[in-house]
Amino acid sequence: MNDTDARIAFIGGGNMASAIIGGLVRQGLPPAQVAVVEPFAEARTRLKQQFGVDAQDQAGPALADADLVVWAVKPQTFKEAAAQARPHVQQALHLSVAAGIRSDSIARWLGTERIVRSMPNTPALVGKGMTALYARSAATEADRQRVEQVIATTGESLWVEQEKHLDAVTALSGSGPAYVFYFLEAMTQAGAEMGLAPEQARRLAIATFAGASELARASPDPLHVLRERVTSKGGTTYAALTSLESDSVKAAFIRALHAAARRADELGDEFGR
Ligand SMILES: NC(=O)C1=CN([C@@H]2O[C@H](COP(=O)(O)OP(=O)(O)OC[C@H]3O[C@@H](n4cnc5c(N)ncnc54)[C@H](OP(=O)(O)O)[C@@H]3O)[C@@H](O)[C@H]2O)C=CC1
Ligand SMILES: O=C(O)[C@@H]1CCC=N1
Repeated sequence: MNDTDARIAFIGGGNMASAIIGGLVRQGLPPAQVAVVEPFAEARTRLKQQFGVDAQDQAGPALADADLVVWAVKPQTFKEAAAQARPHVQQALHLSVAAGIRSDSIARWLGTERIVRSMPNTPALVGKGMTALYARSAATEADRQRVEQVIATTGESLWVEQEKHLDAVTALSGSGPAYVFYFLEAMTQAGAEMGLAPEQARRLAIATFAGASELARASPDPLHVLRERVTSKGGTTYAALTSLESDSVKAAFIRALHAAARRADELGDEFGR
């Protein structure tokens, strides 16, 4: 990504901003073309050390020539951050990564309609992110392409046509890496309890998740068919899946995702006013 005149500003320089900045810089965007507003001094130092990017402690004129502003603050602080930055970002296209905060709120806070909302996830840090995008109707085709170009540096993306679907995406792929780590923790712990060295158990668990995910991606078959191919009659997998079913794990897991989506909706109500 060598766009000579493309300048991007990030409001918030934490985990998600770092993942996107990392992708952009790795793909060749000069760090001098990235501006960051980040009040936390340690985070500013990290951005400089990791990516060579200069961050300011507050919004100011340095943001004025950004054509794209990425909002990577917590939902709870978005409104306050928007009030601080608004005078300096009037000409830009805006991309939010905040969970729950609706584009109606962002449009009201910033006084512009050129807004794309997104829900990325932390595998973006290693170029394996999955991001869902939603464009407000005033965003042009060129705006959509600009956002796609930036997000492509972090992994894959898809567009959703209804904004409310971003809450489902948040529950599924936004929070999703945490569920995977949770299962990896359980598998690693079980392996260690059965006598494997913790490092061996960790490696086996991670390789299994990565391998099964790649197999699912490559295969045209439904997921349940892939599962059935592992499940020999009267065998070990059957014993494990029967135990999971008797503990209602799948139903509990589905309930958990509904809870996450409800929380995204609540965040929009609570912090979008
Ligand atoms: N982490 C994840 O997996 C994902 C997060 N998201 C969304 O990304 C957003 C950011 O999350 P994440 O990166 O994890 O959070 P972080 O806390 O890591 O980053 C947010 C940063 O914004 C800073 N900040 C606070 N107030 C302001 C302000 N007024 N102006 C500029 N910066 C400010 C915070 O500083 P300080 O700490 O000093 O307050 C903090 O460093 C959230 O809205 C979240 O919903 C979306 C998808 C996945
Ligand atoms: O937990 C959260 O609220 C954020 C949004 C998706 C992942 N992390």
